[in-house]
Amino acid sequence: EVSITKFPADERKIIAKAHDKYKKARAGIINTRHGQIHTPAFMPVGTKGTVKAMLPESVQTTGADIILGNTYHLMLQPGAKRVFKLGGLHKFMNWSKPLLTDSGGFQVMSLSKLRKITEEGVIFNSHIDGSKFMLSPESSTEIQYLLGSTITMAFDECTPYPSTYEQAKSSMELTSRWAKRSRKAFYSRDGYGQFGIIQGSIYNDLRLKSALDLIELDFEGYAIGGLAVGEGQELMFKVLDYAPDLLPINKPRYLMGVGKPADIIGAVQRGIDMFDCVIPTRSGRNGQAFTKYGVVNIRNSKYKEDNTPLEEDCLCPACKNYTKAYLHYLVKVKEILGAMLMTWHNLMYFQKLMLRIREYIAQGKDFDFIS
Ligand SMILES: Nc1ccc2nc(N)nc(O)c2c1
Ligand SMILES: [Zn+2]
Repeated sequence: EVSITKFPADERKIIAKAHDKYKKARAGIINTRHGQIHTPAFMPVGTKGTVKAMLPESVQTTGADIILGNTYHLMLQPGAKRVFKLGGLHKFMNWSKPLLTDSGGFQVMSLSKLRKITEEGVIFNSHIDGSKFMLSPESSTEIQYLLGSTITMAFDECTPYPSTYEQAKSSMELTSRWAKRSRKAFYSRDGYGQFGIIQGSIYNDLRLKSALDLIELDFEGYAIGGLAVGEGQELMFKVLDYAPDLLPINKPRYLMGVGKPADIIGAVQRGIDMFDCVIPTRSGRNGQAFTKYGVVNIRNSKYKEDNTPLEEDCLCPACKNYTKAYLHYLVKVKEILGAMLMTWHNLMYFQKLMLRIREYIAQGKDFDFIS
């Protein structure tokens, strides 16, 4: 029995696994100001204040406890001050459960055009109209406060892959200095939390130093950054074979940007509690459905007269009321309903996967299933 500080009355139960391969897997509950998060948890991505092609109440029916928003996008449009004036992101998007916002550094590096990294922060030109912005540990933390995020992410630098040891070392040290400034800028309130993000690329001594620097700052949770950046599953798992153990056992561990079902299962087995990934939503809009029979590319002509559902026992509207033939047609003619139904099914599929993982852990059963 351990409790997570700052998340009130946390009932997190670390259930060690009998089977040594799973001894690091744990199921728990994070209590926040906006409700409970059952872990291991998958967070659908709602980058611009909406999970694309979904109503928030539909996202809720899939079983999601928490969704992710992005500081970078929301600061550009509609602007954090405006969202604050309009009552905060929860009210703005009509989502009353927990919201986690990424801190923006990663998105700047992947989206904005000209940008300059200084000790102060990142200066960049908006990818929308080229206007000049600056993101720093202080401004990112303030923006996430204005948005009303339940879980605020520290402002970090996502170390690219591959990086030399020296590059990874100086990047990690910058992230540690920025984490300190992020922590200082955080307005601490009961039921809200701020997560530090460890870097260090694939170098275990750098990962250790990053963890030690951030543990000193006593964050409410910790994310492992700098993975799912092209290193591949084998190298990712190699880092995950030791990195989660560097983090406090009684606090949530969040693996950013991951991933496919097999990645999630392998990461849970190595002690990860929280995930976010655009795969179910983005691939759904592109006509890929995750099913227990494997990934179905619905645009394939073999489905044009297939009068059966994606999965006969799935409770999502796509499976309950429609056939693969109809989904094939909708996606081919680019009807909006096609994106909606495929997204809804994939989000339901990912949440069912997490539910099964949580149940198997709670029952002390192995969960090697690739669902
Ligand atoms: N793969 C990812 C995805 C999102 C990230 N966000 C931040 N802030 N930092 C990282 O290292 C990330 C890595
Ligand atoms: Zn379905």
